[in-house]
Amino acid sequence: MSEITKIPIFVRDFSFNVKTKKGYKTILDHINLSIPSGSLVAIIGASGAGKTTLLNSIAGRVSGKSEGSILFGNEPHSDRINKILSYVTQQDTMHTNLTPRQILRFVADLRLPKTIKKQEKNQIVENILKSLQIEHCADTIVGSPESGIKRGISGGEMKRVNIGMGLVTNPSVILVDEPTSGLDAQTAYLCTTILKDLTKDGRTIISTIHQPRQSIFELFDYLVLLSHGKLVYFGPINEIENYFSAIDFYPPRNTNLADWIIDLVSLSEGELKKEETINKLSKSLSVYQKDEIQLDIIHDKNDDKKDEEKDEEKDDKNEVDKDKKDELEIQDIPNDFEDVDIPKIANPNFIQNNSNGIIKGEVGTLEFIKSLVKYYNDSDLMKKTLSMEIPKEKMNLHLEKTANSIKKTLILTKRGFYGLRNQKRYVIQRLLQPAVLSCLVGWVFTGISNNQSGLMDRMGILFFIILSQMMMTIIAVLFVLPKEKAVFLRESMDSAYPTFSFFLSKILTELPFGILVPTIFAVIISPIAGLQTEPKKLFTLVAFCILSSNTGSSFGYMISAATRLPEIALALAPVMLVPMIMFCGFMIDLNNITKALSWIQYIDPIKYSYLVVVKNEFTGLKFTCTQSELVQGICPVTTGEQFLKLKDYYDVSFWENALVMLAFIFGSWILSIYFLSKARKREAGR
Ligand SMILES: Nc1ncnc2c1ncn2[C@@H]1O[C@H](COP(=O)(O)OP(=O)(O)OP(=O)(O)O)[C@@H](O)[C@H]1O
Repeated sequence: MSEITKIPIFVRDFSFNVKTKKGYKTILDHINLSIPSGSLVAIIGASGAGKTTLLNSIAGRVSGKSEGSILFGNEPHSDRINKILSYVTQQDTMHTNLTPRQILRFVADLRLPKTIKKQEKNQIVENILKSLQIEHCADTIVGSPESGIKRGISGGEMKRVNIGMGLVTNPSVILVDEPTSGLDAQTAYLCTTILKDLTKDGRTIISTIHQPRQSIFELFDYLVLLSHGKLVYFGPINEIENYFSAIDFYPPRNTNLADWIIDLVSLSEGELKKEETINKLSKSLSVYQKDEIQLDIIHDKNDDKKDEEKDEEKDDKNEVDKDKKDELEIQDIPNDFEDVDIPKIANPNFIQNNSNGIIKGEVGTLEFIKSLVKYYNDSDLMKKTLSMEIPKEKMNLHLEKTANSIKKTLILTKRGFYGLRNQKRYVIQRLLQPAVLSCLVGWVFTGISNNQSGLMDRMGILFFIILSQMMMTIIAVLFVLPKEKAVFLRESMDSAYPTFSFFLSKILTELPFGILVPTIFAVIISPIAGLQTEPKKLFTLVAFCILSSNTGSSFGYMISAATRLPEIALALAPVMLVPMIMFCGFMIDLNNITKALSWIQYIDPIKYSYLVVVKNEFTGLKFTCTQSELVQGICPVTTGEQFLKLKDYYDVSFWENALVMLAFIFGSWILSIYFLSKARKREAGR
């Protein structure tokens, strides 16, 4: 493997805004960081401070309005940078039906340069397993009880596999979102030690972290402390105490330093309530929105720089605001505005001497936080940050080509089959399902008669056969694809493979089911129910069952790809299926459908399969009548052909309908790829 390229990261005057109904909201406000290569950096702050947004901004995974710059060495984020950067998400998104060793080996096959030999790739994986201390569970299936896969490895081990997936490419920069969330203290410490070790050969690692223990906090080199999107501190961890003691804040003995500073820069409950009420007030009094009353003081951008000028202006403005507030009282002022209670600070952690008068306001108030931000902006730490020189020369990133798209499709297909091999029970269930269902249904229809009532019975069973093929696969896909889609989105953020490789591999992995399930169903049900079983008839029935089954799975893919939530996908499936059932020709005669809705039958795949299997079954059959079925002494239908002509199905063509079914399948594949690409772009924030 090539050596690590040491990459420092520079964030310069970076602001990030998102569009909301009320206009742009500032999430990050003029952030400046200079992170030397080989450092482990913690981003901390209260909930909503902007930690994840900052991490995502560095990863180039945000969509919104940004100003300023984020540089890796001297380059902004690009596909080239993405190849040496790894993002470890908070969710442990991986194939839970594989073992850690299999997961890492497939990542290696997909993402490592094609010049690296198989043996060397395996060795890289073994080294990662060893360094992450997960060798003991390397061959245990990860597991996911909620997906019906028996629980395998523990949460902490899963977290390490997640980190390991990000390490395979030997990245120079690793961004980690909450690596310790949900872990016990010991495992959290172990995970952070692993990250610390990874910085030793020059990697730069930036991690958001939630309430770290003191021992974990001390492992970090630098701290980024955020409060309401503003930078309150960026500097070495070991200078924090000195920094705050200079403004008369001392952490009490035996206090967790991280908790203490987060509390220090958080708004008190009263302030939060005030903010909430002010928002309510401004909303209900839209009459003043045009006047741009500065009620939203949190996101007032310019205050820090122009504090002095503002003091004068403030008096004037207060007058204006007072007038306006007086007017507001005539309007519908929320009752609770006057009840807002801003508690006095009674937290013994923040006994505020403040003798030098630098910091204004009481802890927990906006004034206090603004004052801290201003103090930091004027500090030596900030000067040091800004003085760190951005390298002039372009970095040599040792980028080598990975396997081509076809090879990647095959690797992904192989991964799919490994997953199935690890889930034997699931495979057996899927193959048993058509066998059991066909026996049961066949049994209900056993001994279908050849008299006039047998005509409708035959129509009924043929309708059920086609419908069940579509439904079985739609449902199977809707359960499986969302989980795989999550892995796809994660891997595509890492540019691991193109969208069509993923999709094609899914089709190939599902194909054996798409052939076996309908074949088992048709072959078992035909003799039991008394349908025609000559080879040609059976072949036609099997062929259209296969086409229906694959149309079902293609629709399932399309719905899953187009929707963000599996629940929505599951709710959409019946919405699609019901019109298909209605207009296929079984429920209502196709000639009797009202004109305005008649067009639906032409986009109904069930119809195209159903008509062919009806023609296939009825051709060559002779029908009789019981005494009660005779009409004026005549038996109305005596041959299958007569019935087909009566129904207008006689001219139905096997090949034409097969081609239409194939068009449905390919059409939904194309749409699925389109929707997946869109989801991928959305995820990338582009
Ligand atoms: N796309 C968006 N639209 C509107 N508001 C957003 C958007 N993204 C983030 N925010 C808001 O920006 C703020 C910062 O969000 P972010 O997720 O970065 O916070 P965080 O510090 O990571 O919080 P937590 O610790 O709770 O995960 C929050 O108030 C959040 O609601």
